[in-house]
Amino acid sequence: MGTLSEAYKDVPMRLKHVIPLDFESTKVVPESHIWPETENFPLSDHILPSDDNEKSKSWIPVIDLMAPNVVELIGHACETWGVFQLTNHGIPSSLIHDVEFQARRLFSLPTKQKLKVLRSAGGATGYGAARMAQFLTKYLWHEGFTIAGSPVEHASVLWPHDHKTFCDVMENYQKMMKSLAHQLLLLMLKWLEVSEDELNWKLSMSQDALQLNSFPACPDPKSTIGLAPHTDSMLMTVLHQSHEGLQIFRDGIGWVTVSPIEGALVVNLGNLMDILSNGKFPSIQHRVFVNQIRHRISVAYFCFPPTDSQVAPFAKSECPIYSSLTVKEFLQIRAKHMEDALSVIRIK
Ligand SMILES: C=C1C[C@]23C[C@H]1CC[C@H]2[C@@]12CCC[C@@](C)(C(=O)O1)[C@H]2[C@@H]3C(=O)O
Ligand SMILES: O=C(O)CCC(=O)C(=O)O
Ligand SMILES: [Fe+2]
Repeated sequence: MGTLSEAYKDVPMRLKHVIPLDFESTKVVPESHIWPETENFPLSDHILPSDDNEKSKSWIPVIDLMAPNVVELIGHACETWGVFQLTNHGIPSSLIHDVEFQARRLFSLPTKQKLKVLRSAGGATGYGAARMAQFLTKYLWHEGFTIAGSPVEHASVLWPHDHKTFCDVMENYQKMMKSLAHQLLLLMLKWLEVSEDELNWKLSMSQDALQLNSFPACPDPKSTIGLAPHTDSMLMTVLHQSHEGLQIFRDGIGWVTVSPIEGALVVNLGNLMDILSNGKFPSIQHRVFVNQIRHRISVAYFCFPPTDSQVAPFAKSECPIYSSLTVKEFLQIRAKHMEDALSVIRIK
């Protein structure tokens, strides 16, 4: 069965793009991390949390997974927003707390230690900068740790005598997230009036990856960015954010802050769902800003079909706007074209 590592090994990054800044010893934002205001995301157009907190909270849909009309609520949010906050999702808050705690524990290790599990240039898992970093002219105020399957290999290098807690927490979280992601996918399919049989892979075969994101407190947050504007490539992302920082782009409005709601998870759609739904559920552009005081952590769960399976707009799409290809082919197109990947496979 196709895995993430198989998909990425043919499209290696340059190692200098994998190694994050040594944030621990950085007191001033270096030139390499200063983003010009005129780049494609002028920081001045932030809808700042301070003046827009309440407003942005009420804009982005908040959905109770147990609501009787949940199919309609999710379907509508996916069509019009591509993102929503989910409450009553059944993931215990103690588990979310433990995952965040273990992520902080990992990122607090000395740089030297973290570099022992540096993601290799053609690798999918381990410590390093985001894959998108290779497309940017400036660097990101961010470091990540990617897990696909068991994290034991890397965790036992980080904590030779004490990796069990980390592994147990991450594996437990992955298991619970998988079942939540299946529920959400089924609800989305229902709204699209597509049966599970129409997928040429079984939901139970779906793959996943867990991305621990760290955004250290920054001496000059306005001059840099945590994650530059991007869409996610997979079907769907389920995210826990420890503090404010995530923003989504809304046509006609601009960047809207997704204010964390205690106990809620953020769900956003990715490129593969855009393809399957024939553009009905568009993937949403988002970015992350950093702050001066807090070390922000986020945990993103990504799910996707086995990388050797075929994805194409559902059969009932009268006029398919995307051509059919394997997940692996799509990820490799993304690795070359990043945000233009969907337009590359668009049928003219
Ligand atoms: C499972 C995934 C999803 C990845 C690649 C791989 C592991 C890391 C994920 C991210 C996380 C940060 C943004 C992004 C754009 C990035 O650069 O790395 C994501 C990317 C994608 O959605 O393509
Ligand atoms: O940190 C966040 O809020 C978002 C992270 C993100 O966009 C990602 O991991 O793809
Ligand atoms: Fe993202």
